[in-house]
Order: sequence, then structure tokens, then C-alpha cells
Amino acid sequence: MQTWRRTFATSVARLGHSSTPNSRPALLRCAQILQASKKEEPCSLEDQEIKVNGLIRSVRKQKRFAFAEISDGSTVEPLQAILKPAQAADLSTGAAVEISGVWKACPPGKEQTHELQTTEVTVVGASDPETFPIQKKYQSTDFLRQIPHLRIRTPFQSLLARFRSECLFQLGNVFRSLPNGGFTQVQPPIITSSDCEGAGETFTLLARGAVTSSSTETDHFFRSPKYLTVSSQLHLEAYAAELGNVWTLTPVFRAEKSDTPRHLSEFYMLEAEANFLYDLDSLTGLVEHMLRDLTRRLYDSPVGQELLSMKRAGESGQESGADQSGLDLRQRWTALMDGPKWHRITYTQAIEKLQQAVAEKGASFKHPPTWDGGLQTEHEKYIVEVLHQGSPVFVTDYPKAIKPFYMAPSQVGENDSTPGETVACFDLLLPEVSEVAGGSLREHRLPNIIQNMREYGLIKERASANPDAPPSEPLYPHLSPTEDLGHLQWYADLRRWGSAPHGGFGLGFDRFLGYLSGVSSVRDIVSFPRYFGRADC
Ligand SMILES: NC(=O)C[C@H](N)C(=O)O
Repeated sequence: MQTWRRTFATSVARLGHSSTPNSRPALLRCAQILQASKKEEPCSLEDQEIKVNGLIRSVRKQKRFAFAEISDGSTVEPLQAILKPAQAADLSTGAAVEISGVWKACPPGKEQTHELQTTEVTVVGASDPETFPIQKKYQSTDFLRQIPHLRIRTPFQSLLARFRSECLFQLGNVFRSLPNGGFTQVQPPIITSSDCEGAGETFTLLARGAVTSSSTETDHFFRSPKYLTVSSQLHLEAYAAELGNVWTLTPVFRAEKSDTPRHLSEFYMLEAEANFLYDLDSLTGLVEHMLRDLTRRLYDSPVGQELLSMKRAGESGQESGADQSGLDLRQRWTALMDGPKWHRITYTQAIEKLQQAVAEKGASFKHPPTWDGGLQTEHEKYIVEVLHQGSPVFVTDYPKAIKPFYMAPSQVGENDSTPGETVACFDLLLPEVSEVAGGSLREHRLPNIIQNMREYGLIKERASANPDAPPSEPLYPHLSPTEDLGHLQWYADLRRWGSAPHGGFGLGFDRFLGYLSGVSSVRDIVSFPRYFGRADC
């Protein structure tokens, strides 16, 4: 029988090791080492000399041995190193080290299967444990948010960064393998001329030293005011006209003064546009298929499994930023992947049901639901959580008056009696996060888009230098001589030549990641969040 004793058998281990005396130990990532040690069969690295570079998560110094937990950002699980007291003298929490040693099996019954018997350790970047802000003990979400540059070094934030990376990788696969030959990824501009949503909540771009009140052409860096994009949709429509089906994941910017856990001033939007798309059902079907497929691929990935099995705050003693309500993430993912077809309900039906709930079921809302009033978050929550028992819902066909100018009219059946004009659009509602995606069929007919722009006040008055002079260019179709399409003319051009029915959607990527990770605030999903009053580093 083998007797388990913690001793330093460095020279013995070296002898049994196949490498030549001067050869360097293999540099490996913690994830590789720990993964190789989990398998049923004997670990191929056992008794081998290996090297790891990383940060010290914690160090425990005892009389005969010291134990250090090393993390290199490749897995949430730390790698344990055992050291002689002299080797550990300079080690402290937060320090960057290069450490090599022999990978030894641990006595049965220990939390870890193996540990690194240290032969050599070099502190390449010291860290003063007294002042290092990240401690192993519980630290509040609020405190950690104030130091995002160091918060990333907590196990859960580190995991979220890897999870996001996996999502990006898998998204490429999802879009490539969609039926009908896949979608092409494109990169639309971040600096734009137009506020696509018409909400006016844009950030204006100014060159350093520019005069803010200036309105003359030459004073503007780009000759006219430019903004940070609020949505790539309009440019995606240009791409889609040629490429067919396109997608992008870009940062978008909204200068909304909303101080809520659901809003950021800079966030990532996943947007897709499909040409020759004729009905709203095909669009909602595309969104459903894509999100189910993405979740499935993430579920099958090691980092997805790591996220699903990670101990949450409270259990691990380390603040994770995760929801602590005993939420069953695995169930949430399974429902997304394998649950029944997601519900579709028209906006008009939703309002009727909300009003019924008030009249008959004693539901009460801060904003009483009205057809003209749109859906507030409290209404969306009720629709998902009460009316649809927590499963995803597409709410379709909103009133035209509360939606942007580019949406096509609804195609709802004749017996559907809506109180006013509606458009062929949807919002996708998920429990907890509410609206996570929105999209529409686009008005693809030139006279109709021009009429919409007119109604929405987007057509400018033509500045005429000399009213008697003959017009220098022929009049734009469907415009009167006094009208000017201004910075949206290019968008109308897409309808002027070769315009097919099309549609697309935008998904709040950070909100969706929050939903998958069980993190209720987008401020904890994004490593460096920007929101009203805060953009710290
Ligand atoms: N691409 C889209 O349909 C998204 C839409 N423009 C939005 O910002 O919600």
C-alpha cells in the first residue's frame, strides 16, 4: 500500500522524468493541466515537471509547507502549488509568478486530485497584500464595480470574459450554419450620420478643439454633425441588398439617462438583416432558431459547463456578481434549447390581456396599460412571467405611431380589429430581462418610405440659393421641389434601385449573456460598464 506523505522528492521526480537535465519544463495552462487530471485513466502529466504562469489567488503559509492557489485565467478552478516555506517567503495574494514543479497526485479525500510540488518559483510582479483590493473574502458587487480593472481578476468575472469569447466564436458557427446558406458577417461603421431609432438619444462626435455651437460645414470635422451609432440596421440593409443575409456584432451607444440595471450607454448589439424576407413569422422563426442553436452550442462547450456548474456567491465565499436567488441556470438553458415553440402574441392582444388582468384579476400597474401608450417594463414582465409562465414571448405588430419610420405595415388578418395602424415588428421578451431583441419587416417601397419620412418629420426643407435658377439636378422621385432627404438620401436610394422585401432584428447581446449567466445587472456582465454618470476606466 502506498503511504501518502507530503515530501519534496524533487530530485527523485527529476530522475524519473524523461527530459534531459537542461530541458525546460513544459509551459501549460491551468485548464489543460486540471482537465488532464480529471479523466478516469491515469493522468499523463503525473510526476512530470511542468510550468505555469499566473497570479496568486491566495497563499497559506504553515510551518512545514505553504500552499498557493495559482490562476492563469484559463479556468475558474485554481491550481494548487505546495512550496517549502523558504520558496513561499515572497509570495503574496495578487503577485504574478512563474512557477514550475512536479505534478503529483494528492492523497485521496482531498479537494484536488493533484498539486504542484514546486521546484522553482519566481515572483515576476510583486503585489502588496495589504493594499491589493481583491481579497478572497466576500466583496460587495458595488465595491467591485468601482474597480473594474481589477474586478476582472475575480474568478467569476474572468469566467464571464471567457464565456463571452466562446459566444463570439459560436455565433460565427450559428450564422454560418443557418438554413438557406448562412449569413455573412459584416462590419458597419460606428460613426454615423443618422439616429436610426429617431429617439434623439445619441452621442455627438466632436473633434478636439471644435467649437460646439458651430453649424457651418467647414467647422465640422466631417462637414456635418456625426454621431456614435445607435444601431447598425440601416447599413446592414445596404449590405443585405447585395449579400442577401448579413449579421454583425457591434458596440452601439445610447445617451439615455436611465439609471437601471438593464441599461448601458455602450453595449453590444447583435444585428442581422435578411433580404427577400416576406413575413414576420420567418423573422421570429429565425431569431428563435438562432438563439436556441447558440444556447445548445454553448451548452456543449467546456466554458458553458463551467458556468453552469460554478458555485455562486455565498457558496464559494467569493462575490461572483451572480444572482443568488437559487436560480436553476441549467433549467433555464434547457427550456431555451428544448422547450416548446416560443409564444407569439400581438401587441393588441397583449394590451387586452393586461387590461383584463387589471379588471378581473386585481393586477395593478404604475402605468395603466393603454393601446397608445406602449409597453412599460412592468407590463413586459407581467406578459412573460404571469401570462406565459416564464417562457419566451414574441409580442408583434405594435402601433405605427410608437415605432420608427422604417417599419413595414402589419400583415395581420382582416378580422383582427386593431384600434389603429400597426407595423410588422416584434419585441422578444424573456423572463427577468424583459425585452432582449426587437426587429421588423422594413418598408421597402420608395414612395412609402418617403411618405413615412415625411410623416416622421425627417424630410428637410430644401435650401434654395436662387429660387429662379433652374434646378441643378433632377428632382428625387416622390419629393416636392421644396423637400430634401438630407443625410437619409442614401437610405432612400436603397429603395430607389433594386429593393426587395427584407427584415431584420437587433438583440441586446449583454442582456442575453446576463440571462444565460444568471447575472441580473448588465453592469456586472460587461467588464468595463459605461452608464449615466459612470465611465471610470
Ligand atoms: N437591427 C434592428 O432591427 C434593431 C433596431 N434598429 C433597434 O435598434 O432596436
